[in-house]
Amino acid sequence: MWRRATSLSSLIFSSSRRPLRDQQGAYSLKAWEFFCAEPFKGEGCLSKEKNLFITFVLGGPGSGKGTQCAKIVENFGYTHLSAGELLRQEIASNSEDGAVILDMIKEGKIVPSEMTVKLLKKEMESCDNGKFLIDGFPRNEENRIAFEQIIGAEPNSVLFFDCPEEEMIKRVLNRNEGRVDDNIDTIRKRLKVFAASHYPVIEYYSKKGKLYKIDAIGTEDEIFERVRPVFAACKGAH
Ligand SMILES: Nc1ncnc2c1ncn2[C@@H]1O[C@H](COP(=O)(O)OP(=O)(O)OP(=O)(O)O)[C@@H](O)[C@H]1O
Ligand SMILES: O=c1ccn([C@@H]2O[C@H](COP(=O)(O)O)[C@@H](O)[C@H]2O)c(=O)[nH]1
Ligand SMILES: [Mg+2]
Repeated sequence: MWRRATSLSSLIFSSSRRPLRDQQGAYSLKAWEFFCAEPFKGEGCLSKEKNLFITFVLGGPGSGKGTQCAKIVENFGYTHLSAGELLRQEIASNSEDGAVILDMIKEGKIVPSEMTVKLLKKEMESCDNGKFLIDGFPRNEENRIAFEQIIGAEPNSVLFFDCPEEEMIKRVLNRNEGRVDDNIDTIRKRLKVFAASHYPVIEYYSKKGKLYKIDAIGTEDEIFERVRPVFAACKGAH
């Protein structure tokens, strides 16, 4: 099941921003329960130590994940963790892992899950905020399972930025941030890896009713207006 972000605008809030039961009550309550679901709390896991509220932000290279995450942070007080950015910082630290990661990023390959999850966990543990936007992760089923096992939590919601390949290529080639993987050869490899690995993850969260598919064509502001209802629905819930 694909959730359409705009359908959340039908939620009705009281002054405390809790949805009211009305003729749309069944739908409203379902959305509310989904947003406010207690995180899984296993023994010794991060979610036992703090109340986590996690959104995975997915989409192909250049689909606009980072751009929209910045707007979500500004408007809804999340902490943005870009998995790719954490990997690039690890490369810059000249660690042993960094050398392996650089080789993989140049080839557009997916870095072993334990390396990425280790970096995410470290950031999540050191952050007072429990509300995280995890950008560009999980990229495949192995990533997803590793996160759930190591962090001991599932995302509360998943955004998927749906963008045609030609638009993603155009955006990445115009990005001009000096990334080693922003060249046409690596972009083609990244797109192939994305096409081959993302679907099972999307499908998994879709079946759980956690997926919000966002049309990623339009101006940055137009796209944010499609994203906003997903977060506005649970503002004040935590
Ligand atoms: N709606 C938009 N229209 C045109 N350009 C955009 C739009 N959104 C973002 N961009 C630009 O496209 C480029 C890629 O955007 P962004 O870095 O947010 O994508 P991303 O999904 O994080 O990519 P990656 O997975 O490669 O990190 C950036 O230069 C950004 O400024
Ligand atoms: O979870 C992840 C995230 C990223 N990678 C690698 O990094 C590059 C760049 O990622 P962006 O999300 O575009 O910043 C990506 O192509 C992968 O090589 C990863 O392996 N795992
Ligand atoms: Mg990005």
